Formats: sequence, structure tokens, C-alpha cells
Amino acid sequence: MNAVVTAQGLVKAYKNKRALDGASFQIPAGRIVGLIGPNGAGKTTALKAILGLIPFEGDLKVLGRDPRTQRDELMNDVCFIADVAVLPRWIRVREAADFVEGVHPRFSRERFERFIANTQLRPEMKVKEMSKGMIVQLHLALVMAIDARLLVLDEPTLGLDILYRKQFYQRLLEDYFDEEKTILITTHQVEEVEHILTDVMFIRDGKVVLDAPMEAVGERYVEVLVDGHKLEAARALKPIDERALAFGKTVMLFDGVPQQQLRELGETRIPGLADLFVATMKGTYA
Ligand SMILES: Nc1ncnc2c1ncn2[C@@H]1O[C@H](COP(=O)(O)OP(=O)(O)OP(=O)(O)O)[C@@H](O)[C@H]1O
Repeated sequence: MNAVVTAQGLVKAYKNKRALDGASFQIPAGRIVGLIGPNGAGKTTALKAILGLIPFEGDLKVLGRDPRTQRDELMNDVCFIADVAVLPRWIRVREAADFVEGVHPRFSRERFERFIANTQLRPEMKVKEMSKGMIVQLHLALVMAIDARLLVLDEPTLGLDILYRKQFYQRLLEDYFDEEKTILITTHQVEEVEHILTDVMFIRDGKVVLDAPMEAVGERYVEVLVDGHKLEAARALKPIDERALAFGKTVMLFDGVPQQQLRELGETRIPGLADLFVATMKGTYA
């Protein structure tokens, strides 16, 4: 497999706390992977390890290189964007492009200009004069003008309203992503990214507890709206989660139980990533 990231037994200890505690995972090329976990699960630490920003133990290869010793070469092929709200308020569109052009060898001024030509952005405009939507457009144009093989996004839409968050992901998908690029995204807003992800990774207490392509998630996990008189039969199949709805209905989430068996209990459907996340993080199940 042509993996872009291969991690085996990553450990990062801070004083008494293990931010990464034996995390192992693989990210193939041409995928959009969501790294999802509760606060303090180790998401940012994992990204920092991938970007070569911290020392750690374990085996890690990113685009065939060790980020601890080959960070400079690696950064030619990697683009990292934190929260879009971090652009300084005084910076002009032109200056932001100058800055990224200066620090990233694969930034294309021409591509950047092509992207902003379709927006309300003008080269002399300052960030402080822009609406949030325009800031998103600027950020996206900066990101999309970089021809990186791996794009790492840490909570990229923090602070934006729902319309702009959707716009951000949609444009990323339509105007940037292709089979040669790989995107790794961390976010708490699972519902907004789930339709663009090809793979999902859940991380808890520094360990990867689920790592699967979205199709496999849909085959493995099934949600059943259980008919009232079949509750006991359904519980016997050991759901990983159960929650009550209005009107005496109950939804149960099953892992790896044959679909045919579940259809006898009530209406079945593929669970949303958010429900799967909550069930997986409850503690008893991993
Ligand atoms: N520089 C540091 N010094 C000490 N502890 C740290 C440091 N950075 C992270 N940690 C701890 O390591 C754990 C994992 O942190 P990390 O930032 O990777 O989590 P996260 O999943 O990104 O969380 P969030 O969603 O809240 O951003 C947390 O318990 C955190 O307190």
C-alpha cells in the first residue's frame, strides 16, 4: 500500500500524562481522513508528531520520511493550516500571498490569483475590512494554491458560522482534492465533515480506537429503531449503545451483527458519525 502516513506505537509523554499512548494507524494516498476525538484525546499531539514539531517515541513515516530527522524535506510536500481565524487583522490580501510564497516552495501565485479572481477579494484589501466569509475565501485561496501532497487541517473552521464552514469543506473537495492529494482533518464538528471523509479515525486517551474507510463503517455498524416488543431480543444481541427516543421508541447501535438478523428487530440504517463517536467514547466499548 502506498501509505502517506504510517504510525506504529507512537508515544508522547508530558510529565505524568501520555498524550499519545501507543497510537498506530496508516493513511493511504488520495484519502480524506477525519481524526476525531474528545478534548485532550491526543489529536493535536498526533498532528504535531506528523509535522515533526515535537519529539516522540515509536515509528513514524510521513511520505517515506521520518519527521524527526527529515522535517525540512518533508515540509516541501506538506501544508499545515490551523484555525482560519488566525490571519492577522492588519494583513492585506497581497501581503498574505507574499508571506506564503516566501515560506512555501510549492505555493503558486498564479493559482492563488485565479482563485481570488472569482471572489470579492482585492489585492489591497485588509483582513480587518473583510467579512468572515471573505476571510474564509482568502484562507482557502492560500491553501489551495499550495501543491502539497499532504494537507493537515487542525480545527480549520473554528469560529465560523455554519454556512461558511460548509462552504470551506465544499470548496476544498471541489477545487483542491484529487487522488494524488491526502487531507487529514481534526475537528469536533463531525456532522459537517462526515460527507466529505473517505476514512475515519477515532482517538481516545492517546490510542486509535477505530480506523476505517467510511464504507466499512456503514457495513460494520448498524442503527436499529427497535420495535417496542422486541427490546429484550435486541438487547440479547449486545448493542454497543442504546438511547430512548420520544413516543417510547428506542434506537440501538450494533457492531458487526449480521444485517439480516437486525432487520427483524425494526427499521435499520447507517449511523451518523456523531452517534457512533458518542457510543465509542462512552468508555465501556473500544
Ligand atoms: N505541552 C504540553 N504540556 C503538557 N501536557 C500537554 C501538552 N500538550 C498537550 N498536553 C496534554 O496531552 C493531552 C493531549 O492533548 P492534545 O492537545 O493532543 O489533545 P486534543 O485531542 O488535540 O484536544 P482538544 O480537542 O482539546 O484540542 C492532554 O491531556 C493535554 O493536556
